[in-house]
Amino acid sequence: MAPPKLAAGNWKMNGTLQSLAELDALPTAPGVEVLICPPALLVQPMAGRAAGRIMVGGQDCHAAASGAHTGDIAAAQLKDAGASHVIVGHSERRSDHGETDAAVMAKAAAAHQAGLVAIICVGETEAQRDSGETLSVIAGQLAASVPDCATAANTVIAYEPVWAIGTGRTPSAAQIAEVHDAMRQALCARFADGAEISLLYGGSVKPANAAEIFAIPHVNGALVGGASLKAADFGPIISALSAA
Ligand SMILES: O=C[C@H](O)COP(=O)(O)O
Repeated sequence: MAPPKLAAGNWKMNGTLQSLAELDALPTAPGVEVLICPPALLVQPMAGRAAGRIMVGGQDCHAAASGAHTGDIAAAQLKDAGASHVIVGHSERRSDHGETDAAVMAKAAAAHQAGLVAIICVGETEAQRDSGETLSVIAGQLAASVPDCATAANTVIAYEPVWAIGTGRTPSAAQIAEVHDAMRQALCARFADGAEISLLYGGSVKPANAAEIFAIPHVNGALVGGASLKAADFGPIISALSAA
C-alpha cells in the first residue's frame, strides 16, 4: 500500500480563537489527509470546529504519561482534546529546549502509547550540509529518534532542513530526493512496513513550489509552517498534493 498523502500545517506560536475562521475557508481534496497543529490552547476548539473534515494535532508532548511537569502537556491530554497527531522533535524544540534524539524518541513512544500518530522531525543544519554530513546526520537522527514501536499507522517522518525553515530557501529537488530516498531505505531496513510510512518535506513550502516538491519520489506530503496560517496559501498546497 502506498503511504498516505498528508498535508500538515504547523501554526507554531501563532493564532488566536479568531484564527479558527481560516478552517472554514480551507478546502479538502481527494486522496489527501489534512492536518493542522495549532498552539495547544487551540487544539480543542479547532477539533470542534473542524468536525472531522480536518485533523488536529499538537506541536509537542511530554514523554511522561502524567505527573509533576509544570507547563508541559501529556500525549493523552492532546488525545483527550481531540488531537490525532503530535509533532515531536521539531528543530525549534531541539534548539529552543535542548531536546536530544533520546528525548524525542521517548516523546514519540509516549505519543504511540496514547494512541496518537507521532510526526518525528529530522533535518540538518546549514553547516552540516556544507560539510557533507547531511545523510549521516539524518541517518543518526532516524536511528536515535524513531522508537522501535513505530509503524506506518502511528508514525510520520518529516525531513526539515533547519536552514530552509522560514527562510524562503529550499533544497534542490535532487537534494530532497537524495534525503527522502535514504530515509525510505533506512525505514525499510528497520521496519516491516517501512515502505508505507509517510515521509513529509518541510521548509519554505509555498503554493509556488509545492507541485515541484510533491513530484519528488518518496515525498508523501509536507509539513508547512508559515503558508499554513492562511487558507489562501494552504489550500493550493493541498490541491497540489492531491494532483501529485
Ligand atoms: O513545521 C514547519 C516547518 O518548520 C516549516 O516552516 P516554514 O514552512 O515556515 O518554513
